[in-house]
Amino acid sequence: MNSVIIDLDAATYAWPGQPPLLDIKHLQLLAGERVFLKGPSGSGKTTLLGLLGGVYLPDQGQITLLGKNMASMSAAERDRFRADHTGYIFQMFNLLPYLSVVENVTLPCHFSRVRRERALKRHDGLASAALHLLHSLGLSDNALLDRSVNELSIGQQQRVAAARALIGSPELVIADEPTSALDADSREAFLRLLFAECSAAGSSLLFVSHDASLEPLFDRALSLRDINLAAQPQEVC
Ligand SMILES: Nc1ncnc2c1ncn2[C@@H]1O[C@H](COP(=O)(O)OP(=O)(O)OP(=O)(O)O)[C@@H](O)[C@H]1O
Repeated sequence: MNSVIIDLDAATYAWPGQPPLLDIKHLQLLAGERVFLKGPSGSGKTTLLGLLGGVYLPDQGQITLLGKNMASMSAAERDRFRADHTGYIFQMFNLLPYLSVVENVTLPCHFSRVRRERALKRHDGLASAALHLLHSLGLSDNALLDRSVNELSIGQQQRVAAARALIGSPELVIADEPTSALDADSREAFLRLLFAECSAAGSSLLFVSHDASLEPLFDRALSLRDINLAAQPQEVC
């Protein structure tokens, strides 16, 4: 049986001074699963990703990541746990312009000993681990690698962001609409590379997107509107 990566049990969340945003009875993500999370704009997808990754704590209920109750850890312990076990791909990528491509990719290994050691188990150095991932994700032009990330196209930046999320094989990769700036063919091509690298790293993938055409590529889809008892009926896609 697959082990459970995320287990959410009767969790609720409201931003301060706002009405309840999330009220979810049950949600699980299993090891190796690739799950598509969809929902209207403003329905709380990014907030849910923050809860599942331990950035925020639920007001009620419990969220367990890799068997650890997020509420049992201090904020600093949660930060460390997140750095060790989760990789993020953000919508705007959040790459650091003053670092090279390779330095951006190796960044998580400077915050997490666990990920540094895992990367070094398979490669001679962190730069070689980064290059391997970049090549596998389709960024094979070595001339690009010394450039500032600002000089890369959106599609190239996306690959750098994916390599950064995957380095050191975190158990969970969370992607928040990382394909929205790409055309349909590029989105699907990127997803296929991302899936292959998640499989190679043994990472589960939780992927948020508005693009319903991507849904069939995943093992399973979750509709936030269907699982969230606090969903507002007037939300629009
Ligand atoms: N840091 C915050 N402080 C206060 N309210 C917030 C914060 N972040 C999000 N919200 C509110 O929570 C609600 C849900 O936002 P969230 O970003 O989670 O939705 P989403 O489904 O990811 O939206 P989108 O698809 O447009 O990115 C919105 O009403 C938003 O204003």
